[in-house]
Parts: sequence; structure tokens; C-alpha cells
Amino acid sequence: MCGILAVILADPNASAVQDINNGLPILQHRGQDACGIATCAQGGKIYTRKGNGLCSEVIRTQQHLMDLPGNMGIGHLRYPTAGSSGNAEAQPFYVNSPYGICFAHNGNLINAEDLRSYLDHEAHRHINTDSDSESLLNVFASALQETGKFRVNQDDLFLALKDVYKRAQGGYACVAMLAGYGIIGFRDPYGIRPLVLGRRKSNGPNGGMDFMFSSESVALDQLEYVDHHTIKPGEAVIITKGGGEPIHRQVVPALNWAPDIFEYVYFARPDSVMDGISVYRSRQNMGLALADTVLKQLGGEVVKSIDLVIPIPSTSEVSALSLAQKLGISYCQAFVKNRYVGRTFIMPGQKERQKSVRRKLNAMKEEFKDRNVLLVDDSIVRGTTSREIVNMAREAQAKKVFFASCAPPIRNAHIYGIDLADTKELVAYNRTEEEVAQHIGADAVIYQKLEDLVQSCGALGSEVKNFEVGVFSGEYVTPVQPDYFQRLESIRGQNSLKKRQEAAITAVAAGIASDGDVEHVLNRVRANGTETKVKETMDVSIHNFGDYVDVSREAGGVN
Ligand SMILES: O=P(O)(O)OC[C@H]1O[C@H](OP(=O)(O)OP(=O)(O)O)[C@H](O)[C@@H]1O
Ligand SMILES: NC(=O)CC[C@H](N)C(=O)O
Ligand SMILES: [Mg+2]
Repeated sequence: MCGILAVILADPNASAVQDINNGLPILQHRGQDACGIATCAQGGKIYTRKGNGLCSEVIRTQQHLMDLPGNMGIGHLRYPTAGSSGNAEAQPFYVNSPYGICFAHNGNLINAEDLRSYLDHEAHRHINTDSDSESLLNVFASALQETGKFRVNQDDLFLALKDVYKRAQGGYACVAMLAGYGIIGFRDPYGIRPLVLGRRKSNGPNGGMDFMFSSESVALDQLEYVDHHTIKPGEAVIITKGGGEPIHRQVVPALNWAPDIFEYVYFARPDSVMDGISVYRSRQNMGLALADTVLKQLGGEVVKSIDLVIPIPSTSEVSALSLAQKLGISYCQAFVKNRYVGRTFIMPGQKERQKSVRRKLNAMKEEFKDRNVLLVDDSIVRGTTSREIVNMAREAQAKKVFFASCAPPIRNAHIYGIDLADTKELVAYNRTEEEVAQHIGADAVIYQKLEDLVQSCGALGSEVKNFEVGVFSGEYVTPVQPDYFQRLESIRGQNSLKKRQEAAITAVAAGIASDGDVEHVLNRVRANGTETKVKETMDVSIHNFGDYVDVSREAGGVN
């Protein structure tokens, strides 16, 4: 899952990077691995700064901002999908031909390999990373190159995008910046990934309008961009640097309008409106519907015996409150969150995630002692959070611990940009609900019904009635090649092997461990407690290092 932004200001002397740098932290919950900004100054010169880390780690000083001049630019926050988490895959990507294009993508392509082969054999374009986004940019650039023109116009751009739509399969919401020309936003024909456009009166001497594209409306709200327009499936919008109104075009007919329901369940901020649906309201509805299921599944007597409904901060708070109100049970925020620890699920590396749940959440023991509690979370994915949390409730001497999830059991891969986990890592994979309860140590687990989840979002008066729900149902909104899942698993396997090898080679080269096979080297690194030293030598963030060691442990090599 990623966050994208693009800004173009009416005043040619104004600085777009301010808005981008203020907007990215508002979308930080969408990606914590890497961050980047590219701007374009007068004369068409492009400036970029990107790398691994949070935005505050990548854009650290005033000088960094001053090094990004120009009145238009794009920004990206990365939570990687199937590629790697290396610096080289941080976005925006740039190609110099034709015209100089910068590109930022939220989503995941399910035919990335075919695109690479097309780019290699037919378009003769070199792709330097494993990122599907780099391929997508090059498909666009190649189509644009076909015009053979010295300068392009809007029709050329829309035509090139038609080619992108024809070739790219999967989920994608994208922003692009053409040097000296303007910015573009477009969205896949199924409307899986979100994109919204807003406008603001310019403060510049000549008036006019500033424009911003964003993954979520909350960034537009906070930066005072109004009059929000949801980019429709298959629609593209161009805004040129000369001022003037955005140019909208339905480049290809919409094949559906099925936003990813996981945005409403977990990813988006509650104060965003996506595809006309308030995330906050959808979460309230999830809580109400889940209350009915809890009552049905546990029965009136058991529900009466529950003393407290307790949310797992932060995402489930809205739903847990409406659930508590509907069941007439007291609501208690008995887990307190350390606001300086980020989202745990989107951290790379199981060990890091596990540690972070404890660092992030603290149980107020006196609220649990001798009470029956119903813990509510938005979803149970790997079960990392729920297992730790139930444990903490038990340590605090709760009597009965029930666990309710606003989302149904997750048993399938997410293939459109929210890289949930390898299916085998999903706690509900090949487990019944009772087995999940046992695994996380709860007295019972109550899952939302899929139809109730869909209804919670779909009943909110938007045009959107369909949702992408493949993680729950195994049925995906786009056609998927039959061997795709197999290939996905194999890519994941190769990636984890590559990471283990890199870590082991570094450890040996730095003299931290003596030579041996990969798993033995990593075993020694862990046993000596020299992970940090290897990390420093590798110059990767601490999160990423967690991943190196974890994957080796998951593979059975390190205990
Ligand atoms: O079953 P798991 O694999 O643990 O994943 C699910 C958990 O991860 C997320 O929390 P996270 O800490 O990422 O974010 P939040 O603070 O927004 O709830 C989500 O809200 C669940 O609590
Ligand atoms: N989660 C995303 O949207 C990621 C975008 C892209 N597939 C990447 O890995 O960089
Ligand atoms: Mg959570």
C-alpha cells in the first residue's frame, strides 16, 4: 500500500515542495518503508530526493526542501509489494526519454513479468529494478515515444495512457509529472486503488488555482484543497503548467467500480472520504453489524456477562465504540497506545512487528482484572497483534477474553497493492474459526460476515456498490492468470533467499561471522547479538534489518 501526491501551483515562483512535504506525513499511515519527492523548476529541470525511511527521515532539513525547487511536483510513500524493499525501488521513478517523466504508483500489477518481457523484447527499454511501478512508467514512456513528436499535447498523452490501460493489469492509481509541461493523475479501469483531486485559490500575485492529487481526501482537507473530485475508474486528468482548468478524459470505459474494501477496513484514515464513502461511517457500520453477529454467535447470556468492550488501538476504535453502544456494554480504552510507534502491520519483518505490538500498546491492568472482556480489532491478518493482545489481557488477569474482528477471516492473497502476507502466514489459512481462537489464545473469535462488511460500506449513498474482496472470498475483481499465485509465492521465496544471502555476505565480509552457509552465518549473527553491526554495515534501516533476520528464522534457519 502506498500514498501518492501531486501538486501544481498557479504561481510560477511558488514552491510545490512545501505542500508535498506537508501532505506526505498526513498519508504516512499508507507506507512507512520509503519516501520520495520529485519537483520540476522553471526551464524543465527535475529535482529528486528519495530513500528508505519515514518522510521525516528522508526529508530532514530545510536544505533538503530548498534543493527541491519548482511550482510542481509529485510525492510517494512506499509499502512494498512483490519487489524488494531496497533504496533503488523508492519512488518517484524517473525516465529521461521522452520529455523527462517522473512517476509515482500506488497498487500492484499482476502481469508485471509480461510487461517486463514486452519492454525488453519489443520496446527495448531497460528496467533496472524489480519494481512493477518502474515497468508501468516505462510502458507509458514507450507509448509516448511512439508519437515521435518534439513536444506532446494532451491528446498524445491520453493516447499513450490508452496503451497503458491496454497493457497493465491489476490495481493502480498513479501520478506523473512531465518536465516543463504539467501533472497527470489516472486510475485503473476497475477503480481498485483510490485517487482524488482538489483545488485551492492561489496566494500568488496573479491569482488562479492550485491543484493537488492525493490518495486520500484527508491530505487535501488539511492543506485546504476543496471541491474534491474522485478520479473515476479508467479516467485520467491532466493539469498543465500554464494555469487553466484540469482536462478530464475517460480514456477507457470503466470495467467496474470496485474499490478495495481493505481501505475501509484498515488502510485509510477514518477522516478520509473515498469514492464518496466516509471511512469513519463505514467503520461505525462495521461495528453495528458485528454487534449483531456477536450476539448471534455468543448468545444473549454470554453477551450479558461481558463487562467491557475494548478496542485495539488505533484502527478499530470507531467500530468498537459503535459495537459497544449497540450491545449496551461499557466501552473502555484499556490498551493505551504509544503515539510514537507507527503501524505495526506494515512494518517489514515479523520480529519487528511482534516487538512493536508490546512497545506500542500497554494494558491498564486494573481495567482487566477479574473482568470478561470483548476485544475488538479491525482485522486479524497474521494474528501477531491479536495473539500478543490476548496474552496481555490474560497477564492482566482478565477472566474471559473474546476477540471480535470487523473483517471476515483472511485466507487469500491480496494482489492489488496491499501486500498482506504470504497466504501460509495468514492465521486463518487452513484454520477454522475455533482453531484461530485457540491459536491466539482467545475464548472465542467472532468474525464479521462478508455480506455485512460489504453492506457497511456500500449502504452509504455512494455510486459504489461493488468492492474488491478477494482476500476474503478468493474471487478477484480482474481476471487473474491461473499460475499467478504460484509465481507470486516463488517471487516471495526468491526475495527472502536474496535478503538472507545479502545479510550473510555482509556479515562475513565485515568479519562479524566466519564463512559458512547462509543460515549458519545468520544463526551466528543472532547468537552474537551483532545484528546492529551488520545493519550498520549494510546501511539499511533497522526495520529492514529485522526483515533480514526474520526471514531466515521463518525459513527455519535461526532460532
Ligand atoms: O493480525 P496482524 O498481522 O497483527 O494484523 C492486524 C493488525 O495490524 C493492524 O494494526 P497496526 O498496528 O498496523 O495499525 P493501527 O495502529 O492503525 O491499528 C490492524 O489494525 C490490526 O490490529
Ligand atoms: N503498495 C504499493 O502501492 C506499492 C507500489 C509498488 N508496487 C511498489 O512496490 O513500490
Ligand atoms: Mg491495529
